[in-house]
Amino acid sequence: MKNRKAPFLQSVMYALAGIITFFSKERNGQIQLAVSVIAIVFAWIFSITKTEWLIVLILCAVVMATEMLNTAIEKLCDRVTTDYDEIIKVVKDVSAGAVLLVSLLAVITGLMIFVPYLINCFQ
Ligand SMILES: Nc1ncnc2c1ncn2[C@@H]1O[C@H](COP(=O)(O)OP(=O)(O)OP(=O)(O)O)[C@@H](O)[C@H]1O
Repeated sequence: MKNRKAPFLQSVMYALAGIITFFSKERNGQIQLAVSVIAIVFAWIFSITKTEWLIVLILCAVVMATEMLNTAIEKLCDRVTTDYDEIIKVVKDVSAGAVLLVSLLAVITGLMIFVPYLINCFQ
């Protein structure tokens, strides 16, 4: 088998190409990027604390990274077969479940951080 090991910088370029492909071609990626940008704008407007910034940024990255992995897994599954397959169903469902789990965590945490600032705004 041909050795395809890339040097470190080359590997970083491949990874960057993956990020660009995800955000330019995948609708879910574009939606999550837009939601993350909105969260960051609100975080800046409300001058949230350093700890809250860390939580917001980590959750944005975790949600997007999980969706990227889910997209990669879906594409690989579709390359294996597009016919109905019980294992493919489990793989895709578990992968989508991971996205749902971190997304729910992000929504709940986001509400816990931003709602008090919003309430303060209207008082
Ligand atoms: N080849 C297959 N065999 C069995 N079940 C499948 C197969 N392809 C898809 N499914 C089922 O359909 C669901 C949706 O699959 P799909 O690939 O359309 O993902 P999606 O979450 O809708 O993707 P997208 O990111 O495009 O919105 C899967 O979670 C799985 O339950």
